[in-house]
Amino acid sequence: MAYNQFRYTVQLNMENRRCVVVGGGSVALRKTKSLLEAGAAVTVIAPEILPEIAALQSTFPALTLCRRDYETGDIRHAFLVIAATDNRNVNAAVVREAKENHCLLNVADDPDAGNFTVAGTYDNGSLHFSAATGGNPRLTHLLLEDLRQQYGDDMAVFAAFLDEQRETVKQRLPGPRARQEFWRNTLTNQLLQLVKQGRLQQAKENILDAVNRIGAEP
Ligand SMILES: C[C@@]1(CC(=O)O)C2=NC(=C\c3[nH]c(c(CCC(=O)O)c3CC(=O)O)Cc3[nH]c(c(CC(=O)O)c3CCC(=O)O)/C=C3\N/C(=C\2)[C@@H](CCC(=O)O)[C@]3(C)CC(=O)O)/[C@H]1CCC(=O)O
Ligand SMILES: NC(=O)c1ccc[n+]([C@@H]2O[C@H](COP(=O)([O-])OP(=O)(O)OC[C@H]3O[C@@H](n4cnc5c(N)ncnc54)[C@H](O)[C@@H]3O)[C@@H](O)[C@H]2O)c1
Repeated sequence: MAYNQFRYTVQLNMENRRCVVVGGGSVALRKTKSLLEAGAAVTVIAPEILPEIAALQSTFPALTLCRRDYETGDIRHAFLVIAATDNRNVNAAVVREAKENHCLLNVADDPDAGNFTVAGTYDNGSLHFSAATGGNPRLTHLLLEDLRQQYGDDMAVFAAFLDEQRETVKQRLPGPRARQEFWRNTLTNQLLQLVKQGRLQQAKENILDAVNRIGAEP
């Protein structure tokens, strides 16, 4: 079931946000895990909860399990809600309550019924990639694998190194225009290609040379 509407991509800070997942099956497992990894406090409500979900409690104390049917009022104080039961009527009731409470809402069996869908992600520390295909999770998975191969640990190390250099450049070049020009001239596609070819050290040295030349006579 592909989704139709245009999507606006954001990166939510989920630290300690209250989330409710209604349903305890394989979809609930996937979403609960990624929400917990993002720092959210998650309550899962379902009569049958997969043991893999319960097992997450040992790593994530912010996970609460309610082994019962969904009841109206369950999502009153939720920031984000996932409707993931195998019962359309229950999912529809969750949609109603989530909309009344202006929650962020994802619906497993009907992407257009909620107000967001979940993009696939690949995270390697300093870099976070997202991919969405309009509802083809297998293709999303393959695209992310491809990105993982292209942009591995070296690119993450390079990104962290650039963060440090950006601070130095900020101090040495106070104007935003000058900084923009500096980075456009210095951080080029050619450098990106060097990192991809395994020549991280060379790429770092090129940046350092340029940073050290700031303010020096031409
Ligand atoms: C990215 C990812 C995020 C996440 O869920 O956390 C995600 N699905 C993932 C995994 C995954 N999904 C499915 C399987 C079971 C195996 C399989 O069936 O293939 C697996 C497990 C696996 O692949 O390993 C089945 C599936 N998913 C949807 C349907 C409904 C349908 O298509 O009708 C069906 C049944 C298809 C069918 O019955 O044929 C629908 C959606 N799934 C989305 C996201 C949204 C679209 C995102 C986009 O635009 O690309 C959307 C629309 C709604 C949403 O959930 O927001 C996540 C990680 C991907 C990764 O990194 O590997
Ligand atoms: N498996 C997938 O990857 C996938 C992907 C997209 C959509 N879907 C659809 O999403 C839905 C959920 O899929 P699933 O594979 O996680 O299902 P599942 O059968 O593994 O789990 C369904 C869960 O819903 C719970 N549930 C049933 N009635 C409930 C109620 N009244 N209150 C609270 N919880 C209740 C059950 O206890 C169970 O935990 C299905 O409609 C499915 O067709 C599945």
